[in-house]
Amino acid sequence: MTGALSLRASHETRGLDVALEVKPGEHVAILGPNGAGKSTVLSLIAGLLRPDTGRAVLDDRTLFDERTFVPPHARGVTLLAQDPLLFPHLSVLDNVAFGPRASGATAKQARATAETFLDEVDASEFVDRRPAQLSGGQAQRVAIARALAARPSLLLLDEPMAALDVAAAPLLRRVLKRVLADRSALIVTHDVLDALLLSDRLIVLDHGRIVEDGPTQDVIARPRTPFTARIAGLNLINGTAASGTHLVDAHGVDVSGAPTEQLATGESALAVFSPNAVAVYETPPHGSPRNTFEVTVVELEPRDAQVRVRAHDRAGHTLLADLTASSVGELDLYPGKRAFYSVKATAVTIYPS
Ligand SMILES: Nc1ncnc2c1ncn2[C@@H]1O[C@H](COP(=O)(O)OP(=O)(O)OP(=O)(O)O)[C@@H](O)[C@H]1O
Repeated sequence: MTGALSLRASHETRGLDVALEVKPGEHVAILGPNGAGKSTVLSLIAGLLRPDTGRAVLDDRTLFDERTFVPPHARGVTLLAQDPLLFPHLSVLDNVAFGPRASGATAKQARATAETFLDEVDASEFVDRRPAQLSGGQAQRVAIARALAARPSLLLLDEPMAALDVAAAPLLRRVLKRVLADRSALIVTHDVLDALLLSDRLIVLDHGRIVEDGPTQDVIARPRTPFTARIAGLNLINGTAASGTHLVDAHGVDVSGAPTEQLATGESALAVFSPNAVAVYETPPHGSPRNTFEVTVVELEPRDAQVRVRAHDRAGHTLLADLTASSVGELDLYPGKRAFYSVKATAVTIYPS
């Protein structure tokens, strides 16, 4: 299988300095806050931007180094942007056939290729339509077919779901999952769900640097940065291991939990727990071996059948608790109210940072 990428690149004005690998057939998601450099990474690989230094190799072909700069069309890489960017005056079929035709296929071959890939994205029924006659989700599927028709070794997806309404996203996600099988892809997304569903590995970028890189589920379950914890919807406290099962943060908050491995006293460590595991009280709870955090409620956010209560503890950590609406009513919670978050040690995972 093809699609092995090795990238090392820096771009000073964009504040980027990264090194990453994609294995053949692997799907790597890139998450990160706005301005972290996610699109810049894709632009460097696609050849839309020149790095200051670095080297990229795709399947033994150098895309760039200090002497080489392969132009975008010759890289074997296709970038699928948020906006499908279809030619408005061409039919769906001709939009997809355009690439193969431009790279030398006969009109008949190019159309046959287009039909194959439109079928692959469940878009055969609208081959004769113009882009203006398509919904956002349909247009994006056509754009995927067009990207695949170029037979890239590596697909670059820049927030493929971002421009779609909520109802259209699940179908596109299913199509993407299917077409990405056996193809290498780098997927920039804001959505942790997309990362979980579409990627094997997750890279988190922050300020132009890679701050997390690992199997997607591990990175989500054991975040190392507040950003990852937030997008994963988990509570994260960093500090140092105080004993086998305790962590103390910089403000002296003591958290007891279940360590994933043996921790030496003084070693940097992280404690993570789910908002579901948090019980909320108006007065300090007594009598059980629980972690208690005195907090001030900052925000109440309705989410499906629950309410997510966002609060700050005295050390400034943002801590989340998921409660039923009736509990929120009974506790009379509102922004500014003082409350106590309580979480059992068994619900807290402690691991080295
Ligand atoms: N065309 C440009 N010219 C100059 N600087 C740019 C340009 N595009 C982005 N930048 C800067 O480069 C840095 C990285 O931006 P980039 O768009 O790659 O981030 P991103 O992670 O994709 O962000 P977002 O999630 O907002 O799309 C930012 O500091 C940004 O301001």
